[in-house]
Amino acid sequence: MREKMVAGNWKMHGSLVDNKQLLDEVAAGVDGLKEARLAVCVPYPYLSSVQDALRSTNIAWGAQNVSQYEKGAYTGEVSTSMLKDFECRYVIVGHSERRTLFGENNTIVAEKYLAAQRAGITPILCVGETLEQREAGTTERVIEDQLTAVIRLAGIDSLSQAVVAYEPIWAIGTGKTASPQQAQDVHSFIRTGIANENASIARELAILYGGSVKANNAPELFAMPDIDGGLIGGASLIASEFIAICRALHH
Ligand SMILES: O=C[C@H](O)COP(=O)(O)O
Repeated sequence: MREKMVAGNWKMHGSLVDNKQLLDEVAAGVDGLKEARLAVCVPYPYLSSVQDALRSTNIAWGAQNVSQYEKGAYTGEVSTSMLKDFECRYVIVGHSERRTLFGENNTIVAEKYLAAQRAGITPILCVGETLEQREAGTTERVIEDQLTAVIRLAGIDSLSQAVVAYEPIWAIGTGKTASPQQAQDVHSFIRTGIANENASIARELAILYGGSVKANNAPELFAMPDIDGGLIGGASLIASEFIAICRALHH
């Protein structure tokens, strides 16, 4: 049975003091929720302290990006083996902010995805369209291209060790959530496309929705048949919101 999941993406937020308070509250609030995967993806400098804070909880941790290179003269980059040193279970790859602000194209994202998997870290692969692409009717093609780049490089079987997150760019940080049906339509498109190549992998794959998920809209989004949880930005920084979103998986 495919496992549901809620992952927080802190983006470039946090401080040692704030993180500790947030994680103490969240860990207490989700204690005992065992049926789903819970995680937070944090800025690199906080990995060590987050590891200490979460080690004996039911919340896993990870990073928001990783280098496609193993080691060498790559100033400013962080490798998969460095993430392994801090026991990261997950890494986000291909977030739209990385794609648009930092020039990561489908090829680079696919390389990062493969590098993560080779290191035994589960990639959370983000896909999604811009508003212009949606209005031009190219949503499905954009997402297909994003997925195909990964499948070509890493193989369809790689998706058994991955999580996909559908994040319509127009819904990220805007307060404008995709309607449950809009999100479900894309999730179903993704699952069906993968099922055409491998039905059992498609059945088991967790596909998360991301884009202005809050405590008040999470239950109806998570109730859709192909939405297996969420990748949460802003609301993952507010303990009560994030706890409620995690709990919404269980209804
Ligand atoms: O990775 C998370 C997404 O970008 C969603 O962010 P948001 O919940 O702040 O809209």
